[in-house]
Amino acid sequence: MQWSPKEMSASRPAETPQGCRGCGEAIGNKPYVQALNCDWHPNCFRCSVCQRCLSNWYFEKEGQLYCRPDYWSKFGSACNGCSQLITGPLMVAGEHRYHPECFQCQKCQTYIGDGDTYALVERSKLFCGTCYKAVTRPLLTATPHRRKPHCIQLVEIPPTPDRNQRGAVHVATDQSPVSHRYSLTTLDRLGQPLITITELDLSPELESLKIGDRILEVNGSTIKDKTLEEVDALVNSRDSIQLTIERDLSPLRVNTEADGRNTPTTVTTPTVSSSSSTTTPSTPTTPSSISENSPSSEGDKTVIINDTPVKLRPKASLRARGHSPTRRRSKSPSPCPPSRQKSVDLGRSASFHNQSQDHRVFRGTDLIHGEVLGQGFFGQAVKVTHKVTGEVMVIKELFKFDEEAQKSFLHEVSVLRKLDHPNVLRFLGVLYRDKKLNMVTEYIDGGTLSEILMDHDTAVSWVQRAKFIKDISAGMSYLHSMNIIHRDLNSRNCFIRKSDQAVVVADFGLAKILPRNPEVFRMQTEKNGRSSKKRFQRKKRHTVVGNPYWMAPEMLNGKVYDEKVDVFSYGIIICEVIARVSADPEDLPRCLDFGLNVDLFHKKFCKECPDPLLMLAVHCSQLEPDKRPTFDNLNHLTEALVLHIEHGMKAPQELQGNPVDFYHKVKDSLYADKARDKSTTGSPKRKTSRCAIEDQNKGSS
Ligand SMILES: Nc1ncnc2c1ncn2[C@@H]1O[C@H](COP(=O)(O)OP(=O)(O)OP(=O)(O)O)[C@@H](O)[C@H]1O
Repeated sequence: MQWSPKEMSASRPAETPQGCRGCGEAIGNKPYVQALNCDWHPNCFRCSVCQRCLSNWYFEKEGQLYCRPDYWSKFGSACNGCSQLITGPLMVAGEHRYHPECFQCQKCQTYIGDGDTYALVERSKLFCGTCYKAVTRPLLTATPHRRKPHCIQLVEIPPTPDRNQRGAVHVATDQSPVSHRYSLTTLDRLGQPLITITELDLSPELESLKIGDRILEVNGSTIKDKTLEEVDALVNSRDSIQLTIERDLSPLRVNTEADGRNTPTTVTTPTVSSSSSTTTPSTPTTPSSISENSPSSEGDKTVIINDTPVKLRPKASLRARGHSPTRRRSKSPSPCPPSRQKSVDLGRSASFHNQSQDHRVFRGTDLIHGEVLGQGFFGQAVKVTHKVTGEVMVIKELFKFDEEAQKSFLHEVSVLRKLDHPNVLRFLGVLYRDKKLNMVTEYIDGGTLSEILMDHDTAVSWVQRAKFIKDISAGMSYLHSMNIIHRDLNSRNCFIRKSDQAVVVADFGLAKILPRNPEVFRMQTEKNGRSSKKRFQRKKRHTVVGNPYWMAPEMLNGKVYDEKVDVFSYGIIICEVIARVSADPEDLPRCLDFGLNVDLFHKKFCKECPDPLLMLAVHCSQLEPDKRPTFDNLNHLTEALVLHIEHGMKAPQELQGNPVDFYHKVKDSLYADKARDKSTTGSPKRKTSRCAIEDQNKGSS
């Protein structure tokens, strides 16, 4: 999978004669897009599913282009815990997928790691082995008539030299031929065949299976795309088998078993609905939630993900196409002797890798700890080396475990795992240790931008400085394209990669994920009878967070704000890059309105600074958020700026002129606007009162 920026070129070089990959026609002299090693007419650069034109970013898989919703609906899967899409490592409990950080016991809150025992009760209540045994089972024994929960279990059957010695597992579906020894059961409510165990020639190794158990997976692979015969061959092979089974312990099941007949055995726990288990209706007030709409076509389901309607197909197709997970545990035969191969009443979790992103679940024993790189508010960053691969990485571990720390940490994991861009810190996976979750990221070896700038013994050329700010803009433009506001962008959260001096934006603990599509969001709120007006606004009164040195004036003043707060912080970073001073207002001159004091800054620090660079800082640090450029725009400006400083090419129009004059012009017009607003406030009131008097007069006459 590749989530890549679209590269636009203005004109085509004469020596590349191939036509448009989409329509096959010549590109001609028009602007074109370069992607997947081909050229495209911008109009032909479309999602292979919905055929909509792709704008700045696109997904690519096996030579096909996708927009984000279609990519996710085709290859994604939703977490059974938080209902968000899973794009990184996932924990699998039978049919259900979880983010590792959502795979948590609902009673003791410990994270359930790879291979730990768990019980998934009624498809949603997740317990660790200890809590399940301690609480749920005594309760059930005490009230025998109470409905027993349905459970997903992993049953391991050891290898045997002779399959007859082991006994046989007989399976059946609704679709098996009558002549076959297997009899019919039923289809589940999504039309998938249910393959259940209908007969067992009991041998000690098979004790852990029960008639009526529904087979979900064999050796970690879903059986949904397999025929009955294939499943039969697999479960009765001589090799070691791991069966993920779903067991319904309700009286209905017990009767079926007692009768010995093959009565249809659907799982009928009260929580089962006709919806796919990937969709969990949730309140529309949560912006980043999945909520369910009515099915749009047979088998397809439209859900709102991050406020974007996304079609989710039944899980069978999701799994068959999207996930071909490699089951780590099934690769090696179980070390337990065969005689002890009984299923515990609990499942064992297994972690999987989503193929689309190279995220992993690490074990503590995989990694050698190195130096502590630094400490943040809630935790510390430690350099680690992978024992086998030698990769150097960073573990971010919490040392505070209060609710706020946990929340902030999980938030950072959930943001980071969505991201994949060369100028954004790469999330590599998670590590379980002592029932705690740690985040593993790439290690960036060149220190922070702040450290480089403050090291006055090392010269940093203007070209290099322009490249620094270009990289930050690329990372931030990607972040904003993902509807994420960083809110803590500063030179200490920008790391430098030694090899190419590239800047990587990091630290997403304070990032804010915005609703993806305000229009959909509005529709959602209207449907639920709430006022849509407030929600439709892009700017919102979010929490005031971040470091005040880089904080935008609107946030400092407690006003509504949007993603342009990041552009202001970026403007301050540009000033740090120009002046090589700290962002402390003692060093970097600021005005009382929290804006940049351009006069003083220019006088003190800009003797050698190219004017367009200062102009960029002035543009970004404007008091009026709407006047600040977007990061998309900044991407183009900074690219042109590098060319200007490095090769003397003409600076872009917006960056030409005298920055100090421009600053005064902007400021004057802002204050003039404010004065005009002040003088006009009150007029609506006067109008209202005059109207009221007129109405009164009308009434009296
Ligand atoms: N991936 C990384 N590569 C290299 N150095 C890192 C990495 N992550 C963190 N560091 C170093 O470790 C320090 C501490 O990082 P950490 O993320 O724990 O806290 P912070 O970002 O400084 O503070 P906070 O999280 O409270 O905002 C950083 O300032 C940085 O110097």
